[in-house]
This record gives sequence, C-alpha cells and structure tokens, in this order.
Amino acid sequence: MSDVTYLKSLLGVHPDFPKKGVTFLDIFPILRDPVAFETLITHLIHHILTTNKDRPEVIVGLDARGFLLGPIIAMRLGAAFVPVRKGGKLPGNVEVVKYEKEYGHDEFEMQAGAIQQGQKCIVIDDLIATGGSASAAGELIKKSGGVTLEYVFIVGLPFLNGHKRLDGPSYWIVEAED
Ligand SMILES: O=P(O)(O)OC[C@H]1O[C@H](OP(=O)(O)OP(=O)(O)O)[C@H](O)[C@@H]1O
Ligand SMILES: Nc1ncnc2[nH]cnc12
Repeated sequence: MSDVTYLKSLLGVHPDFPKKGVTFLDIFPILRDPVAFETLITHLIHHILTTNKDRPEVIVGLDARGFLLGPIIAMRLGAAFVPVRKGGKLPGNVEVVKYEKEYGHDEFEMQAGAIQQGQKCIVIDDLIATGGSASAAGELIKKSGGVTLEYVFIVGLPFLNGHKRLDGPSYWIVEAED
C-alpha cells in the first residue's frame, strides 16, 4: 500500500461537523498510530526537501493542528518553528490579520520579529479548505518580511479552490472528494 493510500485510510470522516453541510476530516487517527505518524512526517520532509531548491529557514505552523506537525518538521530540518496563533494569545507586539474560513471567521497573529527579513518559510497545517487560514498566514509572513516557499498540508479540498488564493505553490498528501 502506498503512503498516500495508507494515510487516507486512517482519516476520520464526520458529516455535519462542526455544522450542517461541513464534512469534517479528522487527522487524529493518524497521530494515534506511531507508524502512520512517522510515515506522515517522513513523507512531508521528503516532499519539502525534494520540491524546494532553497532550504527552508522557518516552519510556520497554524493554530491549532499545525502545531502538532510544525515543530517536528522544523527540528528535523534544522529550521526555526514560528506559531501563528488565534487572536489575543501571544504576548508582546504582534502582527494581526482577520480572515474567513470554511465554517466561520477568525483572527491570526504572529509575534513581531519572529521572522527575519528575507527568511524562507514553509507554512504547515493539517488541512486546506477555503484557504482563508493559510492565506492569512501568508499575509503575516509577508508583513514580517519573510518569503513563503510553499504551503504544505496533509489534506486538500481542491474543489473549494483555497489553493488559488495563496501567493505561492501548495501541496497536500491526501485529496478529499466533493
Ligand atoms: O482553509 P480554511 O477554510 O481556512 O480552513 C482550514 C483551517 O480550519 C481548521 O482550523 P480551525 O480554524 O478550525 O482551528 P482549530 O485547528 O483550532 O480547530 C484547519 O485546521 C485549518 O487551519
Ligand atoms: N472539512 C474540514 N475538516 C477538518 N478541518 C477543517 N477545517 C476547515 N474545514 C475543515
């Protein structure tokens, strides 16, 4: 079985969560299986290193499920990890961007000075739906002077066209069907 088939087989599928009409795709069964989790991380590292000719200097993980992947990937690549958090949770000076997502709206923040001018960044999250969250993270990176090499996800919902809103290339391992 390929990595992709294996990881897809473990995804949880929850119709009408968190609200009617949304089918929630749950990555936690992958994290509960240590072999699957290792497969996932190795797949993402291999993808990042073979697709980007520049080595990433910063892995930007999105609140909350991007926090489960970003630090592991950053450590394996010898890169910095920088969190993008929901509004009001980070101390000190922050950059702020408001955004719409598949089932509501929110606010993302990044600590001022977390990314140095010109640093090469990869955005990591569990899933891209409308692309609102990832594009807000891209805006925060730009405001901080960073450059986004790629947006990387476990799951993509390409029928929602979220990837078309991003200012750079994107990749997902598993494609969800409409
Ligand atoms: O492409 P979008 O339409 O923006 O949707 C994708 C985002 O939605 C989910 O996070 P959520 O905001 O639900 O936060 P959580 O991780 O704290 O549950 C998911 O983890 C992505 O970050
Ligand atoms: N369909 C979905 N499943 C899981 N997380 C999501 N975030 C936004 N849309 C989602």
